Amino acid sequence: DTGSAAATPIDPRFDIAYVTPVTIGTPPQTLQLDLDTGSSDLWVFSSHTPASQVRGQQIYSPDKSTTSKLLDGHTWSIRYGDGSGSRGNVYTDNFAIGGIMVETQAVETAEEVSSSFTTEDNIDGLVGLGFSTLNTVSPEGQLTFFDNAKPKLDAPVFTADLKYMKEGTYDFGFIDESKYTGEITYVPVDTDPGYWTFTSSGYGVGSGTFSSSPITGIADTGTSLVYLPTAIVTAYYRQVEGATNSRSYGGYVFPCNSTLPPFVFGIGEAKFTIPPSYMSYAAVTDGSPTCFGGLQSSSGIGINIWGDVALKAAFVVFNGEEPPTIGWANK
Ligand SMILES: O=C(NC1CCCCC1)N[C@H]1[C@H](O)[C@@H](N2CCCCC2)[C@@H]2OC[C@H]1O2
Repeated sequence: DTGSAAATPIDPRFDIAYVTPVTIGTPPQTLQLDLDTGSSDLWVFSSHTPASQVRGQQIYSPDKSTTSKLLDGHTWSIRYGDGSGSRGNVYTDNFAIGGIMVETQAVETAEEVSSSFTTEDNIDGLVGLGFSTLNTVSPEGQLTFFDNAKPKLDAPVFTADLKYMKEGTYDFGFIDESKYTGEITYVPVDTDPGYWTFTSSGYGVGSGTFSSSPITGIADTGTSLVYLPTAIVTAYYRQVEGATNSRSYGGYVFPCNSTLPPFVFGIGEAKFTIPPSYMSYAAVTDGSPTCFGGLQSSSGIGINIWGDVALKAAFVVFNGEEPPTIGWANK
């Protein structure tokens, strides 16, 4: 099998996250989910989510599906790096993305979600596409959609073609040569503890020299920004007039009319350029002349994160063969 599905930005002003239509159950219930390579739980707003925590999201009602089965005695609870989280119980049901159907997918129904999920009415839940070792279901961990779908796919891969303030695509089971230029550079993935962890070959700021130094981090479609070591981040913002590391805004900000250099990162011998427009992520509040940077420091996180600001500068292949690798191509 092969399949494709849209990745649509949830906000017209800046790329906070992307959602993809999925179907669950019989008859199919359609929800818009955030495909997240930085986690491995597939969870949804549901008929079990308190009405006070639902604000316009589509919900999955297992009782309206003739193919749903309660996974008796199983629960889940997850906390994300931004402090958001959710928890609940578990069903299995038919689940499809882009025509790729998995009959007994573990679908984790939310009995509680944190406020940032309630307020984000365009996200009906998440599809974790990290490695199944990260799945939080207890007492038995469940497989991700990708792990369940892999045997049916023409090739054990999925690709991300995320775009700046535009609809992109997730493809499953094939690599669409029309989506990229040049060659795909593959690098090894360390699956411990369960992220798509790889090592970049270095970075450059604008037309400055390229610094060849290994930067190990995770490819995370569920994170909006890029989080790298402080030395790299300060080298970047040194080139931005009026940039400052703001405690009140929680990161590097600068006047929106400042000229920003592009940010270059290496994958093997290949180079990828994040354009200035992606590096100016958003005004700190609507209409403010102060803008928040798409590159921030990872010093408070403990790992480096190549989020959407970097991913949308490339065509990315998540290769689930043994051993897994990750491929990057320009587009
Ligand atoms: O927490 C992270 N990343 C961290 C960011 C800070 C530095 C460490 C990594 N990603 C989450 C993201 O924020 C969530 N968010 C919900 C509200 C709408 C936008 C998306 C969504 O849920 C899980 C994942 O995606």
